[in-house]
Order: sequence, then C-alpha cells, then structure tokens
Amino acid sequence: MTAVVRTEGLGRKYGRRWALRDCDLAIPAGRVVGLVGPNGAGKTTLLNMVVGQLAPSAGTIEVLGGRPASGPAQLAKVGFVAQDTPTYASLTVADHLRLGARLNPGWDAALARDRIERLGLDPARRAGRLSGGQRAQLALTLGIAKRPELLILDEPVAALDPLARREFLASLMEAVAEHSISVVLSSHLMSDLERVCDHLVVVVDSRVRVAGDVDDLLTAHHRLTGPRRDAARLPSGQHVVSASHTDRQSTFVVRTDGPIHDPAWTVGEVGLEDLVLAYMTPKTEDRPALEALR
Ligand SMILES: Nc1ncnc2c1ncn2[C@@H]1O[C@H](COP(=O)(O)OP(=O)(O)OP(=O)(O)O)[C@@H](O)[C@H]1O
Repeated sequence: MTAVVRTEGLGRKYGRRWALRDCDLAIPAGRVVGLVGPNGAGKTTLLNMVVGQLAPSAGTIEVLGGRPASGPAQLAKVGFVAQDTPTYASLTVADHLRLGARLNPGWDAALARDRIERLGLDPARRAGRLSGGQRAQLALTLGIAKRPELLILDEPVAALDPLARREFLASLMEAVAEHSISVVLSSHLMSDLERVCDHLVVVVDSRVRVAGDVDDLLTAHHRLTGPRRDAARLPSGQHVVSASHTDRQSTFVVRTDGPIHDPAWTVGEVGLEDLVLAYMTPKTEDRPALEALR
C-alpha cells in the first residue's frame, strides 16, 4: 500500500509529558482523512510533525516517502493550513498570491486567480480586512495553488458559520476531485467530517485509539443492547470500545471481525459520530488496549 503518512512508534514530548506517543499509522494515498479527538489529545502535535515543523522525540515518520521538510522538493509536495488559517494582515489578497508564486516552485497562478475570482474576493483587499471565512478561503487557495500531493488542514473551519463551512468543504472536495490530492483534516465537527472523510484517525489522551477507512470501521463496529452483562463475559473476538449499564440493561459498542450470533443481543449499526464518541468515552471496564485498525 502506498502510504502518504507512515509513522512507527512516533512520539513527541514537552518536558516530561507526552503530547503524542506510540503512534503507528499508515495513511493510504488518495484519502480525505478526518483527524479527531478531544482538546489536547495530540492532533496538532501530529500534524506539526507531518509537516516538519516539530521534531519527534521518539519513533519515525515518513511523508510521501521522505523525511518531513527535508528539502525544497519535499516541502513543495506538502501544503499546510495551520490552525488559525494564518495570513498576513497588512498584505492584500493579490500580495498573498504573489508571495505564493515566489515561494512555491509548482505554483499554479491560474488556479489561484480563478479561485479568488470565483470566491468574489477583492484582490486589492488587505487580509486583515477579510472576514474569518474569507481568510480561511484565502489560506485554502494558497494551500491548493501550491499543487501539493498532500494537503494538511488543522481545524480550518472552526471559525466559520455553517454556510461558510459548507462552502469551504465543497470547494475543498472540488479541489480533491480535480487535482487528486490526499488531505488530512482535523476538526471537532463530526457532521462536517461525516460529509467529506473516507478515512478516520481518532486520537485520545496522546494515543491513536483507532484508524482506518470509514467503511471498514463502520462494518466492524456494532452496538449491542441486552440484559445486563459484564464486559468481561463477552467473547474474546468482541473488543469492547464503550460500555454503559442500567440496573437491568447493558449497551456496548464493540469491534468485531465476525457476525454476532448471541440471541440475547439486539445488534445495531454504529454511525461515525457514535463510533468516535465511543472511543472518546473513558472506559468503565478494564479491557486490553485496542490495536489500531488498518
Ligand atoms: N508548545 C507546547 N508546550 C508545552 N505543551 C504543549 C505545547 N503544545 C502542545 N502542548 C501540549 O501537548 C498536548 C497536545 O496538544 P495538541 O495541541 O497537539 O492537542 P490538540 O489535539 O490539537 O488539541 P485541540 O483540539 O485543543 O487543538 C496538550 O496537553 C498540550 O497542552
């Protein structure tokens, strides 16, 4: 499998505290990857290592077959829109495009101009005078016009209203379809991720809890509801992701490779948001840690 990002035992410490640890990932090419997890889980830390802005404290990372930010050719292959969609407040939209052209060898000037025109952004307007949504669109334009093979977006839609978010994601998907780029996108907004992502990475407490193609993940996870039962009494092939109990009833989200035959259970499907929430919920039972699903 061609991996756009491959990590083994990757970790980053700040002082004595791990911001991310034991991270093993193999993200296939051509995916739109949703990176999710609670605040402080380690998402930005991972993305900053992917783009080479942060050095690992442990393990290895390979991006498009090379070391992150290891030279001009590697830098040209990866586009990055950081968390606060950074632009230069005193520079105009046109200045940003000129800067993009100067800094990026593969710059697609026609693409940048067309996008700006289609978005209705005034080239003479200073970035500091744009709305949050317009600034995010400008930053995305810079990221796409660089014509990267991999585009990294750290919470690009956080400050946008629902309509602007929808437009932003639509234009991202358009760019993905037209230029066949791989995208890694971190967000807390599950409905957005559900719409655009076909691969998911969930990070909780500095560790990757689960990773895989969305279709495979949804097929492998089920919600079991039935008479109250201890998680320890479930068959070994059913890995408990989350458990909740009332006096008489138990509900589990489990990951399993095979069908569930026990007639005591009502078996339901799990949606993407429920799946993510199940992994983010602290487990009440003591079960072995889950392997990342690939
Ligand atoms: N420069 C830094 N110095 C010290 N600790 C840091 C630094 N940057 C991040 N951390 C810590 O590392 C951990 C992971 O932070 P990170 O920003 O990667 O999380 P995140 O998942 O992106 O969170 P959010 O969703 O809130 O953006 C947190 O505990 C954070 O406090």
